[in-house]
Amino acid sequence: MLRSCAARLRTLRVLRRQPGDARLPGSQPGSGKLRSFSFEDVTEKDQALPKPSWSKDLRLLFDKFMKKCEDGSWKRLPSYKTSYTTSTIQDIRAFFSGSIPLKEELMSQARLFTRSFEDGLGFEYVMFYNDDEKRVVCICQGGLYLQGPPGFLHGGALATLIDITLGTNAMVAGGPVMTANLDISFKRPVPLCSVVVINSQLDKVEGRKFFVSCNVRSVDEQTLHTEGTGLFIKLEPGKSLI
Ligand SMILES: CCCCC/C=C\C/C=C\C/C=C/C/C=C\CCCC(=O)SCCNC(=O)CCNC(=O)[C@H](O)C(C)(C)COP(=O)(O)OP(=O)(O)OC[C@H]1O[C@@H](n2cnc3c(N)ncnc32)[C@H](O)[C@@H]1OP(=O)(O)O
Repeated sequence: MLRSCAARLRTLRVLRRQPGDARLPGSQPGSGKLRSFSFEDVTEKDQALPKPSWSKDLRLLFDKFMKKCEDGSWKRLPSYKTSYTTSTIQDIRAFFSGSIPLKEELMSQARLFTRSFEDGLGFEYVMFYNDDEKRVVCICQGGLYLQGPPGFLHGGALATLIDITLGTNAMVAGGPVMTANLDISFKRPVPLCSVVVINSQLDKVEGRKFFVSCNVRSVDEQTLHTEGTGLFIKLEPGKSLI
């Protein structure tokens, strides 16, 4: 989760970064006491870019959303497998007031779950964010290692994709969050290796509570596969998780 958390923060940093600004959102006034660290700390390859393992549908959708990015209304969110410098891990530990149970040497080996498969066999996805509309769209393709029912995507894999999409929506709006509740209605199974679109919307913010909903549709929009809602709680800097 922490890998996911910090990777999302890096995504946020890229999203909100102004020229000459190398501070984390978490280091902004009121959101924590993280020191700034440089953009150059991020040395990994951005995973949210076309790969040979992508299907034609995923490429076409990617191109369509990249066009929407041209006028600045939408932004592509970069995504990493994550590997952190020691100082970054220290910042994360400080944010959680030392409550991360994993030892230092294991922390540096941990990987973001959704980016841990070989190209094309697991989760292939890209998210796009529209600030005005408070929407995050995730275009995704679930590979052969994500099978549930024969020939179909595992429901837990789809729930994961929904979680990270809704979580990203809450996080770009409010900073570091954790999933408190997910409610998912599976309506039609998703064929393995097919491409679906997760369309999410920030519905309401009440204090630290971020309510987000989504639907999951086929590329041609004809099939409504799934609907989901989530509650995400903004984390308080310095508050222990355990
Ligand atoms: C380089 C430096 C980087 C620094 C990085 C720093 C931080 C990064 C951290 C996070 C970034 C995260 C990004 C990831 C984004 C998405 C998540 C990815 C998916 C996951 O994989 S994530 C793992 C699964 N997730 C859990 O493992 C959560 C277990 N849980 C908890 O850790 C706590 O539960 C927590 C933290 C959620 C809240 O705890 P808390 O102590 O902060 O807040 P509290 O309990 O006071 O609740 C406040 C108000 O929310 C209401 N509320 C709470 N829970 C509710 C529920 N379930 N239903 C309805 N209402 C609920 C209360 O009723 C109250 O409401 P009210 O204020 O009205 O009374």
